[in-house]
Amino acid sequence: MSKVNVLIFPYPAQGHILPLLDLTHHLAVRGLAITIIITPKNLPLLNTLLSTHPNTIHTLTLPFPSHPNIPPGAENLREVGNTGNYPFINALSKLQPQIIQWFTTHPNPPVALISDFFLGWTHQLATRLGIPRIAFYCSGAFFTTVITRCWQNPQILQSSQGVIEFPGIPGTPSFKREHLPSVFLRYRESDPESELVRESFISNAASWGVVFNTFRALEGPALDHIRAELGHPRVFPVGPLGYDRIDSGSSRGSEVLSWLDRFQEEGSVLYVCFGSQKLLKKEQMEALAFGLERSETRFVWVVKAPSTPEQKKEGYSLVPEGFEDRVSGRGIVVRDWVPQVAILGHRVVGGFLSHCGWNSVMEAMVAGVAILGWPMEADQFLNARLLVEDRGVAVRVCEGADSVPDPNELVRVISEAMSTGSSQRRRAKLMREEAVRVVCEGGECWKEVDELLRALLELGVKQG
Ligand SMILES: O=c1ccn([C@@H]2O[C@H](COP(=O)(O)OP(=O)(O)O[C@H]3O[C@H](CO)[C@@H](O)[C@H](O)[C@H]3O)[C@@H](O)[C@H]2O)c(=O)[nH]1
Repeated sequence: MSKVNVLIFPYPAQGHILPLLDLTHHLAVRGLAITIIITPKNLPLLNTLLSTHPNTIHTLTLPFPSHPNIPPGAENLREVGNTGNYPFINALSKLQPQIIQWFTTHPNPPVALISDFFLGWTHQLATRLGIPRIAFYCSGAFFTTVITRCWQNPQILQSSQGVIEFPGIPGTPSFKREHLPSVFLRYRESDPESELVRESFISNAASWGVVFNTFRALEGPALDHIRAELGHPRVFPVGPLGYDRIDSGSSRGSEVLSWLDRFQEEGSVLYVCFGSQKLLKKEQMEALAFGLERSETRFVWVVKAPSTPEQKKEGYSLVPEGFEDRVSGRGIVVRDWVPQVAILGHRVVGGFLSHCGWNSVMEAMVAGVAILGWPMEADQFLNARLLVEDRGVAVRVCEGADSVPDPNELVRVISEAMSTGSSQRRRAKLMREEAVRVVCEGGECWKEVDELLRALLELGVKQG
């Protein structure tokens, strides 16, 4: 008898692909056959996964559809930044005919489609294929409750005076207009590309099931709210994902780990990284360098290389001259992709200066490090509210993609948050205990993946 086959469709941005591949690995380990839809330039991201599961995971590699606002050759959001989301979502929706063609001629077609929540249009695709679609949320449940409300009622932007309230959502949160998810703020009524994006996000709620990279101890109320709103029990919080990532990163990364090995004092190093795609402007780099230097804390600072000539010209990612020499021995700047999960898990790392991207948040929770948050865009302001106000595991150091932190204030916050008795470090350690319980063998996230597997196998029996 053929194995039950499931189709997986990740959204081509690092922060989206990585956790969905983590989940794919967990499903493959449990014996599912899997086909991943991917475009050629993103294929190398699957190398480790494909070599780990050579007989169970296959790919459906399709050319990236051209789009007037996507530079030729760009296939990953990292190459264009978050403004590329609308063109990417629209361009990828053009893949439907090829997917249908592949599916209808497959000897053992998939019994379900698991796709990223940025690909909500795949709900209609799955309906045409006659299979259920499961939406994969690589962002948090609290964020999802807010963005769902935004898409259902985009008029909130017109009617509000700068601060927008969300009654009925646990905690009755309110946010400044500019702190709402940037993908929503870019919406323009009647613009065809915007309308496709809106319908796509709205379709997520109609999907057969939803999977979240989160866990109850962190987001119980938001998960309960979502379950009640959806009106069915197929809500699977399989997070925190990433703790056992099978791709350990580059060799330069292991140099960082060796550098960390030189220190003894537990929790004394601050790790600084703003996710996979965010670059800092010259003035922001200067303020941050000042803060790191004067706080006298140990640190690892990951600096992403500028991807366009304009960014280079404008001094993006430029580390101030002489800085590296002055901090030598207690801080390093790394200009490469690093194994973040391993770094956060190193015993000498105690703090994480982060943009509050959701994967970074999940990884920090498992590592038990305090977050020094600088939310910039997307879901990050909402994530920061959850972490700072609701959970107390983080402190804000700055807010906004264009803001320049006050250098002296930065020195104060870094020194305070990194001190041994800081409340953020204490609470982060408590959250770690919860997170570790969830991820250890037999813990809640194992049970949730098992539940998801059971649901998929049942679909296989029904359709088989
Ligand atoms: O050198 C690096 C840099 C990053 N990472 C990993 O890359 C991921 C980054 O993800 P995240 O922290 O979520 O940041 P972004 O890449 O910015 O993610 C985008 O996608 C996320 C999920 O939707 C959103 O929460 C963010 O706001 C959005 O910017 C994490 O797993 C990191 O461990 C590395 O392993 N090495």
